[in-house]
Amino acid sequence: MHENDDTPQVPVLLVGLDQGVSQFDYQMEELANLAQANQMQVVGTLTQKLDRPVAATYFGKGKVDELRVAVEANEAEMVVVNDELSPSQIRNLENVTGVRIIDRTALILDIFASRAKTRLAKLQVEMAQLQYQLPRLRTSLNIRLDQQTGGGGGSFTTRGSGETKLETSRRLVEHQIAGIKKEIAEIDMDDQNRRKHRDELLMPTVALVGYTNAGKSTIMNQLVERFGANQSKTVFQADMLFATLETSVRKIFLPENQTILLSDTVGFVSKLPHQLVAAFRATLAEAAQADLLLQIVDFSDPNYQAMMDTTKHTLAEIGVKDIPMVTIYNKADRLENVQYPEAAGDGIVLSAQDATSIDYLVEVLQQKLFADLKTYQLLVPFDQGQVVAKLNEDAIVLATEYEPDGTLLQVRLRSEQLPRYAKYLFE
Ligand SMILES: Nc1nc2c(ncn2[C@@H]2O[C@H](COP(=O)(O)OP(=O)(O)OP(=O)(O)O)[C@@H](O)[C@H]2O)c(=O)[nH]1
Ligand SMILES: [Mg+2]
Repeated sequence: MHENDDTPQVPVLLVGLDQGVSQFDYQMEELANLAQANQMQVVGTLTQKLDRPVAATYFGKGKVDELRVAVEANEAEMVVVNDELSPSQIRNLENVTGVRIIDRTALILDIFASRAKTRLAKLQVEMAQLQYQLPRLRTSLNIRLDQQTGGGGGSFTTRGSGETKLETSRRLVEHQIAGIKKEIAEIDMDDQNRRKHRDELLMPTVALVGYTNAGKSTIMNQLVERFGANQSKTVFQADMLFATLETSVRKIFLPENQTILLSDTVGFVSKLPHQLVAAFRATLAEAAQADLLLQIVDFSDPNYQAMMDTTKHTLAEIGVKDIPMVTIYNKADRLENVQYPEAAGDGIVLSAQDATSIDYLVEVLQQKLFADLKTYQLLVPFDQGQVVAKLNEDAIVLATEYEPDGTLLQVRLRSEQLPRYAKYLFE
């Protein structure tokens, strides 16, 4: 994946510790993609097999020496490590190599920060960044202290005032975090109210989930353009990691007058930093409210299986469970000798760029969401016009007649909608 090819790129070295996890190679490949997404040029990759990290420098002594030599030989300006390191590990590695050390968490936070466009996404990223900085405040302060005292231990007084400064900046950051939390909670309240209103409409909701860059927003846009309540309300789609950092919900009218709400949200990556998961919890949890999940998979990526595992783990982490899921094996147009659209086990092989595929997807949605539809006759008194209006929005109205006692409607309802309208049933 190459983006913003004209912006200057920082030469970086990647380093990873192979602790015997099965997906290590894939994680290193993913790290290279993340680095590229953050305007870095990967000039080399080093790995080490070890059961456990070394406390002081994360990597073993031999590897750290090798890293120092490789930084010089490749003129790397930064080193990116495949895990979240402790502040002292970062400091020690910086001292040996003489360049900045960035861990995987900081890298992902940087990408999120450059992508955030909405007020909410910006606040969420800022909160995650502050949470990441909080336990690391000591480091930068210590460096400053060391410089002030010429690298020596420093006098008791200097250390004392340093402690005070540290306390002050820590309190400052905590204060900032509290302020941002409050602002996020206010926006979240609005979202909850909106969601409550949606629930009242009883329309089935479908959430697009999956690995970043799989094609979630593209599928959303195809459905919006063909079946949307407002065809111009498309979302941002692009060939980049984390193009989407917010949740968008759109009303879709399927053929036969069935209405659904479709939501598109943030994509996943393996080892999504816990600070980000916490900050984006409300945004990510949109999927937890859905009646059906569409897991979008980039079927043309050789690592698609590992990406599906990542999605599974992330969904569990944000508390999404027991929601029926259909897997969409997308981007089939990029593969040779693959038929599409076609059913495949629990899902569909298709291409978001192909109209026939979208028709097929719509049929599957109709089947999954409206299979339990039954036809009823309802008689709604004339003084309850709002019920007729709601039915027109929320159900499939086959016929409307005006009788002396009220409006007689023939409607198709899902079983869960019946209780609300039971009192109007007309035998
Ligand atoms: N060839 C091909 N490209 C596709 C298909 N679906 C999506 N793409 C491309 O894949 C890239 C990513 O698509 P998006 O829809 O932005 O992906 P996303 O899943 O929303 O990604 P994030 O928002 O980053 O999580 C875009 O350049 C799309 O044009 C497809 O079926 N075939
Ligand atoms: Mg997207």
